[in-house]
Amino acid sequence: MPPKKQQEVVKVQWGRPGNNLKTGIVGMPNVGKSTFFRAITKSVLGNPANYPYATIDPEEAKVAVPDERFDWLCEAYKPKSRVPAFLTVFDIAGLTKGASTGVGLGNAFLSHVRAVDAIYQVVRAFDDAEIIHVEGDVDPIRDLSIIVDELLIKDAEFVEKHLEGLRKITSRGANTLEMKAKKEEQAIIEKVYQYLTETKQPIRKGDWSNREVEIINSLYLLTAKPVIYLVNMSERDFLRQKNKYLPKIKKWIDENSPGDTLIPMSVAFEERLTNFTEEEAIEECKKLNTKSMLPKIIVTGYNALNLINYFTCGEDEVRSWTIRKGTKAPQAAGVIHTDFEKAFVVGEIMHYQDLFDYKTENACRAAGKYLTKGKEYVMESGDIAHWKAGKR
Ligand SMILES: Nc1ncnc2c1ncn2[C@@H]1O[C@H](COP(=O)(O)OP(=O)(O)OP(=O)(O)O)[C@@H](O)[C@H]1O
Ligand SMILES: [Mg+2]
Repeated sequence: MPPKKQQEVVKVQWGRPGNNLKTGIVGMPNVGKSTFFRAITKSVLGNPANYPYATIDPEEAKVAVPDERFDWLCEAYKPKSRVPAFLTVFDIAGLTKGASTGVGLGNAFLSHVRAVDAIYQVVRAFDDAEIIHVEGDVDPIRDLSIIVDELLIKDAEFVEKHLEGLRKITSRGANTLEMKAKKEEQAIIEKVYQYLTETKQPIRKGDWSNREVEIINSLYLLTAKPVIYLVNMSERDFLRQKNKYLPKIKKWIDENSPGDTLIPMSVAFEERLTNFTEEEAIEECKKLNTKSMLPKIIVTGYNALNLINYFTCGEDEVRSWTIRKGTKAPQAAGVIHTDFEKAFVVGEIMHYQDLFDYKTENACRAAGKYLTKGKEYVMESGDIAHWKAGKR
């Protein structure tokens, strides 16, 4: 007998990001968060960040996500308007030990973390007696533990409250369908609570079924959010690519947050670069044989969420749209307008590589690379789409 074809199980993903992604900068007080925020939201090397409306308010700004394909498409179409993919970065106040119980800026801060899709965690790895550390000395491992503990305590507390509410409902006993669903939810959340309080690991590191991930997503837990660790070292350490804390930090992440990305960088260096014009900054990097880490940090923040882009291109506008991996054509069209999804007919699709190779739409057409795709088409990263919708 031929072997049974294995059915592919599509995993439900963490979180629920849409086209408007938000990352929050989290860390102990005075570790370089705001300086990093100012550097990343200003003009960034290789990143067309110089556009209006970048700053939403003093603590929140949109940054363009660098993408060579987008740049190439803009060159090819020469559109009147260019809209890259954006990442909204949010500068969050410092988190101290005891924040979960209201110490420092406490609970307000935690609700800011709840609102983001992913976390940039700035870890202080520079020695500088001038810059006060709230805990008295520089110790990145202690800082990493404090932050994850605070987030875990807050998650457990939140889940416990939610459980209390559920228990009240399910104890009423009626045997309706709705009650059955509530009981199922309760069973999953009991398991979540146990995991948080017993393993004391971020919720996203557990082994959860699709149904469980769906329920967990509905809770917006802090430890469900992917973390990108930004190890903030002195400019000198960054340039010589050596830092005494780095190996320990790597080890801590491997043990406590396996699979999460660590990016060594220097906030001080990035800040210094922002004082130059773009040409001067390139020159400075060349001279020092280094480069700004900001483009990589933006792209990594974006990729941590399992997202891809597709493009709409024309004389008027070249625009990048954000969708999750595995999104089908109608839902991808729905990101632009819900009517496109509801009245979806077909999508005319070119793969980026084909357009790049054949140079023009007409050449793509002639080569049979201008494809008509239906409702079941799964979007590929870089697709150029033209949607056709019917009347509703
Ligand atoms: N790599 C570095 N080397 C030396 N100094 C640094 C470095 N990174 C940041 N600093 C300095 O640390 C100080 C604190 O930075 P910043 O205000 O950005 O911290 P913060 O994390 O936003 O603090 P808070 O939690 O209070 O908002 C600033 O004086 C900044 O210049
Ligand atoms: Mg700050």
